[in-house]
Amino acid sequence: MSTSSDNLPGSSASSFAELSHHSITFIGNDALVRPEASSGLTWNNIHYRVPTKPKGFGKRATESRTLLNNISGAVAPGEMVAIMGSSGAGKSTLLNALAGRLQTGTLSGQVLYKGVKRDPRLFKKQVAYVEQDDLLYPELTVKETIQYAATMKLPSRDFSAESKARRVNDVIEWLRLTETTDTMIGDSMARGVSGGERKRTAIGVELVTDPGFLFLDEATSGLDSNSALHVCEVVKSLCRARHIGVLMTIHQPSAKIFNLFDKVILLCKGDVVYAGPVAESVDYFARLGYVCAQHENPADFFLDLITLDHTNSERLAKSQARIDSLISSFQLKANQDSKPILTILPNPKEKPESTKPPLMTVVSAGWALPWLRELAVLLDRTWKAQTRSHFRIIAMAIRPLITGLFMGFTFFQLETTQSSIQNRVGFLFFIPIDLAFGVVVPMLTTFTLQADIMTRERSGGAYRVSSFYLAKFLTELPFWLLFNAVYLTVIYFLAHLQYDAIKFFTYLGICLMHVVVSVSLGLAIGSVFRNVHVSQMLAPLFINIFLVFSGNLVNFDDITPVLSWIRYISFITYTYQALSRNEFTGLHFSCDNPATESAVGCVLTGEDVLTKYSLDSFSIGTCIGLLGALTVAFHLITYICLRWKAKPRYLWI
Ligand SMILES: Nc1ncnc2c1ncn2[C@@H]1O[C@H](COP(=O)(O)OP(=O)(O)OP(=O)(O)O)[C@@H](O)[C@H]1O
Repeated sequence: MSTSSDNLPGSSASSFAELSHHSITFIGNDALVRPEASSGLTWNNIHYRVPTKPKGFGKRATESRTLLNNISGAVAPGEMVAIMGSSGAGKSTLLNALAGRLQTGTLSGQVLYKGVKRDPRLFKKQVAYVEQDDLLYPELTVKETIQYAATMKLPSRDFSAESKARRVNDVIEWLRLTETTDTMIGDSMARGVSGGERKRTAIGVELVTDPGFLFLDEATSGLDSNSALHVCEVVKSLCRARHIGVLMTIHQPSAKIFNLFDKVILLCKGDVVYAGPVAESVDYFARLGYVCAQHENPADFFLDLITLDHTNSERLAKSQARIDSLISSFQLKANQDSKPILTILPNPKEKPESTKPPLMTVVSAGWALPWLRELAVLLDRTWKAQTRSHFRIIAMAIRPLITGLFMGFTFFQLETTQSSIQNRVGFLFFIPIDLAFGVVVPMLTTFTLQADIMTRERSGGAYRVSSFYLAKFLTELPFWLLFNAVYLTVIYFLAHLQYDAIKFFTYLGICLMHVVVSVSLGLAIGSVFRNVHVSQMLAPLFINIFLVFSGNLVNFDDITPVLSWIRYISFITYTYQALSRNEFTGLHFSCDNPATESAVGCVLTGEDVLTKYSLDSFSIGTCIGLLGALTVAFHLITYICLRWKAKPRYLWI
């Protein structure tokens, strides 16, 4: 149940003051440990195995590799816990196992949130997961990015527009982003916010729902030491002030960052080497005979201890023996401790967190907005992103301009002689090919990024696939239609196709329908492959196949039946035939030498041209109908793939 608390003092300036206060109450030792591990996240005997790669082609995997070996622990609200270990230790695997984001392999054990088994649909709304790659719209500002997240994630039935706006301001203040609210996120083309600000914005997107728990995967990777420290300090402040449990994987933190954590889980090849308070970690290892020098960064010291030394076989064996003994020592300690590994008694001096004013949080598993409202918000966001992408718009405009001039002057003022027939056919064949390549390939760049953002947003239950998809389609279309309509008009008159209003508008209609199919094909290819490089490499292959089966390069009757069906899904065929029908019907051609007018081989009418080139199988109406049917088919493929890939089956315990 939600509680209405729009004006609670935990919001806006007061919450910032609280945060500032907390940000200076940094790590003491056990002073920061919360008693309520059971109200946070607890896990017992997490065991995860994946099948190993089969030896030999076509053989099934019969062996498996253990990536997590019976790991137990807990993170209480208001605690910040680090998962550390060398590369491949299993940090991300453990984080994903606890966040419910593993897809393959066998996972066993128990994970409880607030003391009970998690409901997958509710859990993803109760917690936040910040991925390593900050997938954000580069064209939006920091404030807009967080604003859209709030609009889409906070249910309109519980949150008024004002309370959503207040929440956005709160989050911006929590994350100390007030100075950069109106700065674009940016990308490699257009410089935007700094790496640290970008990461904090990515965290802000997840924090708008005021989640009870925060998972962070490599939150500091790629950041310089100052930005990394700032990000961790901000997260620490939030963790305290909002009483959020934080579990974070981290690579080689500086000593300052390391000391921000309440507890640390040190992993080596899926085994725990140490899990407990940061403040006790140095003493723990010292008791085992591994003394960290006073000025050495304990994080570096521990990582050296738990990393295999591959310099030579002797050192490898020695380091392996050391790690094995550290794992055994910790298991012994864990077995001796009757309490759960990470749960530590409360410090009575600590002010109880329950006095913190709660914000209204999202607790229902349903959609936050009705479908139409969701579509309107996504249309607005995608439209902003499209129209602000200046380089892209310029490129979208330049391509048809250059091709138009090139085409127009190559096929300049076509005549009605015999030799012009070939030129006219070539011209009409080139149009659908050029439109297909010109639309499908470039649109994959933005689509694959936006589809990845959709997957991230949907993993938090933000919106439906259908509204994302429709918004993308409807915002892509106007650009392609507009620029290509200009180009198609210019080449029509430069090439001197039939000067007849009906013929011109029919030509334009057919071509624009072809643009619609091409956009739909681009979406389908992008959603099947989802990777920008793979889809941009394969898109020309598909278009080329459609091109070969379009009827101009190979005689349909000679195609093997195994492949001949492809011609029915070749949209180039239908556009080419419809354009040819439209243009050639009613045209008369002269023989180059009037004396040979009756000679064999001299084609006198456009209808004869259609017959000669086998372009008379379908009427214009049929071609347009078939283009419409292919559009629907491509949309279906897109929708199914997006839905299927955006809703992966996660392992759940
Ligand atoms: N689905 C999988 N199938 C096979 N092996 C996997 C799978 N997922 C992870 N691994 C392997 O498990 C080990 C741990 O991976 P994980 O990503 O958790 O490491 P990590 O500690 O986060 O490393 P890094 O810091 O380099 O990201 C690695 O050796 C990785 O190759």
